[in-house]
This record gives sequence, structure tokens and C-alpha cells, in this order.
Amino acid sequence: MSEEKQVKVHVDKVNKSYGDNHVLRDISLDVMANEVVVMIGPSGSGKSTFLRMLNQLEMPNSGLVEVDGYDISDPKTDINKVRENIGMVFQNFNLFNNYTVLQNITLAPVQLGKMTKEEADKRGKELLATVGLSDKADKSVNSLSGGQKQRVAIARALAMDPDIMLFDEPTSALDPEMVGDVLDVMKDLAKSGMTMIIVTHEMGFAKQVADRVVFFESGKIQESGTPEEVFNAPKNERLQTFLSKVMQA
Ligand SMILES: Nc1ncnc2c1ncn2[C@@H]1O[C@H](COP(=O)(O)OP(=O)(O)OP(=O)(O)O)[C@@H](O)[C@H]1O
Repeated sequence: MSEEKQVKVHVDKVNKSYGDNHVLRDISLDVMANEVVVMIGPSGSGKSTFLRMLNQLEMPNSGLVEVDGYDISDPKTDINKVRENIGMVFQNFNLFNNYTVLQNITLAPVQLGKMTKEEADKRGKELLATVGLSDKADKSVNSLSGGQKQRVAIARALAMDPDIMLFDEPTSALDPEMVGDVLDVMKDLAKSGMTMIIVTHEMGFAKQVADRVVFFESGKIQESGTPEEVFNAPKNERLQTFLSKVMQA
């Protein structure tokens, strides 16, 4: 048996424009099973667009995007099937506010026929325990803090038993005192071996958790490497400038 790790995400020479705005420029990146890749870079550099492309929330103008072996740059691919294996967590939670916490988590697996209601309730409660919210199962989402909502959003994504988790600035909308709880859940998930791609401005988290840090600037990957390489010995001048600004802040 080969010991080689499986490629989970394969992106080759992708370009994306919005009108005249050329947002992704010949981007290529492979992410392996169990790898945690953190994307950093200035605002508007294309990080969110890249992430959203991985579950067809955006389509590239050219290039190849393969996720879990499916060519999702091909509009004919059944994206709903692929999305069952990709959990996505957004900056603004995107929960159903009028449902209870547990209903938010069980809705998709039951509706898509992945689990019975009883199985989904059982799994949902287990997931709430792992994100530290066992006591909130029957509460309305409206009654939660931002940090609690984000932990519910993570539990909801995990309820589909995904192979890959995508995080788009999951802590940017949170009060500072809530950030740590959400990052702790993500750290545990990384330790469990989940394949993760994370856009964040939390540099301390990136240093601690990333297997690889990828620096985006002007729609290009300007540098990528281990946290030690990227943070302690950045080669690219734009990365050096970016880091000095972020560190000052
Ligand atoms: N749906 C859209 N329509 C038009 N332009 C868009 C759209 N989405 C993003 N853009 C533009 O694409 C560029 C890259 O945006 P993107 O959100 O990917 O950057 P980012 O690196 O994630 O920034 P931030 O850290 O601020 O979220 C920006 O100039 C943005 O205005």
C-alpha cells in the first residue's frame, strides 16, 4: 500500500475576474488530507474569493478546481453531492435565527436523508458537547452571543461529517473576548486530523495551528511555507511589509 497522502484540493492556474477587477491570477495550490492551511493577506487580495470557489459559491473564469476528486470548475458536476463533504463556516454565522440550536444542526442531515431524526439529534448533542454548548440545545439561536453562534455554526458544518472544512474569517465579527473559544474549537478540530483551509487575520492562531501558511497579495500567492518560514524568515518583500504592519497593529 502506498503511504502517499491523498490530495483533497487541487487548484491549477485559476483566474477569476469581476468585470475589470482581476481578483485571482493564475493561482495554483494543492491541499493534502489532514493538512491545515491558513491563508493570510491584505484586505481585497482574493482570499475569500479563492475559498468560495472551492465549493462553487464562485466560478473561476479559467483553470481547474478539483475537490475530493471532483472537477468543480465543470458546471456539470453535481455540486450538491460535493458540498455534502465540504463544511463551510462564514464570518456572519448564517444560522437560522428562529430555530433552536439543535434544529440548526440537525436540519441538513435529516433533510438530505443522511440520518434519521433520532440519529441526527444524538449526533447533534454530541457535537454541541464538543463545542462546549451542551446546555444550549433547546435555546433559540437569537439568544446566543456571537461566539456561541459561531460554535453552533461549526457544529452544524460537522453534522454532515465532512472531509474538508473551510473557514472564512470565522472570528472577524466577534467581540475580542469571544475569539478564544472559537479558536479553541478549531484547534481541537485540527488536532483531530480534519483537513482545514482557513482565512484569518489571527496570526497567533496561524503560527500555532497551520501546517502551511499561504500569503495572498494582489490575487497571487506570493509566498507559502511553514509558519516558521513565513513568519520568522519571510522572503517576499510584500509579505515582509504586510507582517510588519500586522505586528504593529
Ligand atoms: N461578488 C463580487 N462582485 C464583485 N466584486 C467582488 C465580489 N466579491 C469580491 N469582489 C472583489 O474582489 C476582490 C477580492 O475580494 P475578496 O473578498 O476575495 O478579498 P479578501 O482577501 O478576502 O479580503 P478581506 O480580507 O477584506 O475579506 C475585492 O476587490 C472585492 O471587491
